[in-house]
Amino acid sequence: MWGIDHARLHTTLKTQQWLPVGSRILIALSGGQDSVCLTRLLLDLQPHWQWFLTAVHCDHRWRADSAANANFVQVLAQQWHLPCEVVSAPEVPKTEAAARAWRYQVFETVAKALNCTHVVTAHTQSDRAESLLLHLLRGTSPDGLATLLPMRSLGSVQLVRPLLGMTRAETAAFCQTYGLPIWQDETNQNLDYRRNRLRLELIPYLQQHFNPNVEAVLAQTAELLASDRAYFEAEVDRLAPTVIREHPPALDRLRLRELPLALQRRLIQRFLRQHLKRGIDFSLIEAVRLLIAAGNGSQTSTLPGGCHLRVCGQWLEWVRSTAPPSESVPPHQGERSPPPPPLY
Ligand SMILES: Nc1ncnc2c1ncn2[C@@H]1O[C@H](COP(=O)(O)OP(=O)(O)OP(=O)(O)O)[C@@H](O)[C@H]1O
Repeated sequence: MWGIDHARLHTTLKTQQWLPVGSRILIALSGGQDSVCLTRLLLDLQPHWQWFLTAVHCDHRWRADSAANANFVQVLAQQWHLPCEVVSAPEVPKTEAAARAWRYQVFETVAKALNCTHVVTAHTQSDRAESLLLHLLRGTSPDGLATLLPMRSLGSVQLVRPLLGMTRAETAAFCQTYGLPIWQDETNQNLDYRRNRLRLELIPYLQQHFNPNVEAVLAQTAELLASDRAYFEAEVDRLAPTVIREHPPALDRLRLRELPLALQRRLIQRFLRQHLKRGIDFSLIEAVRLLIAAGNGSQTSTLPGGCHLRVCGQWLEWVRSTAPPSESVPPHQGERSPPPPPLY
C-alpha cells in the first residue's frame, strides 16, 4: 500500500519526468537505509510506472565485512524478486575518490550491458546539504556549491537522484515503518572523517541552535546555485570564442573589461583551465584580473603557482606554467589532512 512518501515521490516523478513510464532503471543499492528506502519505493511504484528494475551493488573489498554487505544486498534483492548484479573491485581502491570513480564506471557499464536508460542513486536532501557545507568550509566558488544535481548524464545513460526531497531522518523513518532490513556501515560513526563530524555534530548543532530546517534550506541553496551555474555555463560557452584566442593562447583584455565581474571571473577560469593541469584558486584569478585592468605597456608577470602571462596591448598572452601539477589528495587520508586551497 502507498504511504505519504510513495505519494510524494510519485508526484515528483510525474512533475519532473525524471523516470518516464517503461524506463529501464538500474538502482545503485549499497544496502544502507537510503538505497533500501529508494529500492522499496520504486518497487512499490513500479506497477503504475511499468519500469524494468534491476539493482547493482559494488563490492569495493576494502573492509572485512564487504563480502557480507554484498551478500546482504543479494539476499534482500532475492526476497524482493529484484534482479541484482554484484560487481567486485578487481583491486581494492586506494582512495575514496578512486572508489567513487570505479563505482560510477560500474554503474555506467552495467547500465549499458542491461540496456538501462537510467541509473538511480539514493542521495538525500541531507547528503546535498552536507556536500554544500563541506565544499563551503573547504573553500569553493558558487558553482562548486551547486552540488548533487537531481539529474545529469553518465556517459550515454541518465543518472537520477530521486530522493533529494527526503531527509535521512525520513528515509530512516520509512525503513522503520515498513520494517525494512538495513546494512549498518560502521565507518559512518567514525568521527575521524570530516563528513561524519559534519553529519553527527555540526548539523545537529545547527538544527538545535539556528534552524531546525537547516538541511532543507541548504539543499534549496544548492538547487538555486545549480540553476545559476547552468545559466553562467551557457553564457561562458557563448562568450568564450569572442574573448579567448586559441592560437597563440590569449585573453582579449578589452572585451573582458566590458563584461560583468561574474562573467570576467568565469571566463578567466575557463581560459586557465585550458592550460593548467592543477586546481585554480581565487588568488590566481584575481591576479589575472589585475593584468586585464593594467595599462597597455608590454610586461610579463609571474602569477601565484608559477604561471607566466604577458600583457601585449589588447591581449593577455599565455606564456607558460612552471609549477608542477598538484597531486590529488587521497580522501581517506585527506579527510584528516588540511583542506586544499580554496578554489574559485
Ligand atoms: N557500494 C555501493 N554499491 C551500489 N551503490 C552504492 C554503493 N555505495 C553508494 N552507492 C549509491 O550511492 C548513494 C550515495 O552513497 P554515498 O553517500 O556513500 O556515496 P558518496 O560517495 O558520498 O556520493 P557520491 O557517489 O555522489 O560521491 C547510495 O545511496 C547508493 O545509491
